[in-house]
Amino acid sequence: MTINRDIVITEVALRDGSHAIGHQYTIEQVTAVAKALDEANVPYIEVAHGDGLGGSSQQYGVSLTDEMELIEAAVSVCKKAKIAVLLLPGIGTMKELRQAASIGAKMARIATHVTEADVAPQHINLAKELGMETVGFLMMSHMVPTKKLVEQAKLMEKYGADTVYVVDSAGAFLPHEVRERIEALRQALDVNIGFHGHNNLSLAMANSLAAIEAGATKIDGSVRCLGAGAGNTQTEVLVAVLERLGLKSGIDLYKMMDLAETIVAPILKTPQEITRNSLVLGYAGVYSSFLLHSQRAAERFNVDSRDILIELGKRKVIGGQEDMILDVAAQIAENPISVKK
Ligand SMILES: CC[C@H](O)CC(=O)C(=O)O
Ligand SMILES: [Mn+2]
Repeated sequence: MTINRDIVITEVALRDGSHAIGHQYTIEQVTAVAKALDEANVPYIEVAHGDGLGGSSQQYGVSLTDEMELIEAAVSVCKKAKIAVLLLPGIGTMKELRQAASIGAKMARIATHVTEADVAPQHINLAKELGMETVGFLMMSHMVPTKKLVEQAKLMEKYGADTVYVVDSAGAFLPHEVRERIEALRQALDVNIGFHGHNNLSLAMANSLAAIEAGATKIDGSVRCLGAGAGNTQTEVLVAVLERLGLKSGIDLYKMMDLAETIVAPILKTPQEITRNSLVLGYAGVYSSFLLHSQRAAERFNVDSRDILIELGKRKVIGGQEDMILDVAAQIAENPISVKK
């Protein structure tokens, strides 16, 4: 039976949430979460290393469990939900994409920095050849004006993406900024528009609603906010809010609440909240996945992690430049004055 949905939610806790737990997911955890999400009628569940396929490394964090085993585990327990994977060209390769498709992944989300859509066409093509649904995922969208974002989104559409996402990787957008961008994309593109938010400024829900009002039909959520930084738009809350708005997500609210409480909450060492560090991510416009790396660097060099984040924001550091976190921490330790506000 096909479920009627006005808004299609992709649940990202088993991928974005991997950042929050240092990429330590076990097969048992992924199996339990994916099975419960499937039973709650969640349509898409993303599973991979936090930095996408192939992310397990010293630079990004070594996974406890091979992501292909996690994907297989999720596929094996999902009767209706489709498993999505994220791939950042250069971190993940064609080989991993083929492997993920061969074990049952049905959606490929090809993620690039917002100005670098032109590295995506080969991966989008391959995903299509493999029969996967395709998403162009424009990370750190807050870093460019709307005109540039539209230009890059049009490239993703031209390469064959079925959906183009505005990705607020830093949780830095304000609702009116999201509205302006989604409206512009809606006017310029024929494909679906999606939004992926982070809650560092406590605006993930408001931004998701602004995106929906402006025409987005695909929204990412993470159950119990299990995502990088302060996490993403909280899925079970989004389901409730959509119901109040008279919009169908097709997801069973009680089952979503129950799995959040009984299966996902115990995975978290501490509840996801807006700490001073995650707040600074949003304030300074820094990648949410930099949170734990910066905290570790701050401890190692005995400096304030907020100073590291503010400096990274000033330098407009982007994904793939995680090594800069240590450089900045070392510079602050050596010469605090050089990087002060
Ligand atoms: C490093 C990949 C990143 O976590 C993708 C994503 O979810 C985002 O940019 O917000
Ligand atoms: Mn994210």
